[in-house]
Amino acid sequence: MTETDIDIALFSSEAHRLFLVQLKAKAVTQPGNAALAWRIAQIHRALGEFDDALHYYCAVQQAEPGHPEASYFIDLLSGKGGNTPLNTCGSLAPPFIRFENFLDARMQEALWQATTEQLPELHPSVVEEYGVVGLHQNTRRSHSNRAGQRIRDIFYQRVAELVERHDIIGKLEISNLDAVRDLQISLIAYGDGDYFKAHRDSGTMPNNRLRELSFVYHFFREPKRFSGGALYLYDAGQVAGEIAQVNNFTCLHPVNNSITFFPSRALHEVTPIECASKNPIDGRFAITGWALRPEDNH
Ligand SMILES: O=C(O)CCC(=O)C(=O)O
Ligand SMILES: [Fe+2]
Repeated sequence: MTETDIDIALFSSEAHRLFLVQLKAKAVTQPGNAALAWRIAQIHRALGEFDDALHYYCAVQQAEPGHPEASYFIDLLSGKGGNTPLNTCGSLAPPFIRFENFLDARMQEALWQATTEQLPELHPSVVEEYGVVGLHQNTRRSHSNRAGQRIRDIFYQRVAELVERHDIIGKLEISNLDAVRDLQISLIAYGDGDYFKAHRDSGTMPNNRLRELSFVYHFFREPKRFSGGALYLYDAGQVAGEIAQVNNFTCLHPVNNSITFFPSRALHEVTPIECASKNPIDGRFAITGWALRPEDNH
């Protein structure tokens, strides 16, 4: 492998590791090399290692003060969303904002009760593919349903308040939305072998065409009894003003009781889950929600 193969290799974490060793060995002898630090930072971001990624994005900024994308990623990975505006920094990595410890202990308990009660009502998840909503299990495998009233009661107000308090719509640069008014919410259970391949939450169907802001709340029993299930947020490339191939992504490992917001149009994926236990309650759970823009706003 050579360094120039990096874009191809980015999709395998083993290749990521190999490159990291090589690049870091080189970086020791070239501490002021911004391009090198940039590559290392990008790989750490794709491995979900945000502290390491931040360290190297800061090195980029030090070597090249005013580097717009480095500032963007420093804001992004330190939890501030994209304080550096996307449209001026030129990055096509989708912004996101994650909060840990979203629900207090009492609410988490209430959520587990509501989830356990709703488990028998979950069915194999459907998804839109080329304008057809159905069971497309090459794309999506999990069990899900619209969240019942008890789950809605736990999330609706808390999410709306959080979005307002932290100006999440502004930070994610969602222009067609001013507040959370209309929220679709669903419950998803991922067991062994489940996944959700790259997709966007907004589309052309009646149920998804108005989606602007997505959130995912991750929860699972501790100690964690599964592996995998990372949420990848893909960067988009651009060629002549058109969206082009992706070449990197931000990896968000699932954190129990965390909530992550991102624009619904962002391409994202849930990597396969491995879970030895056959008990569905031992898997990876998500509450996902979508804030809809008003009907007349395009
Ligand atoms: O489970 C997740 O982390 C994300 C789920 C998702 O992307 C969706 O339901 O659209
Ligand atoms: Fe999604």
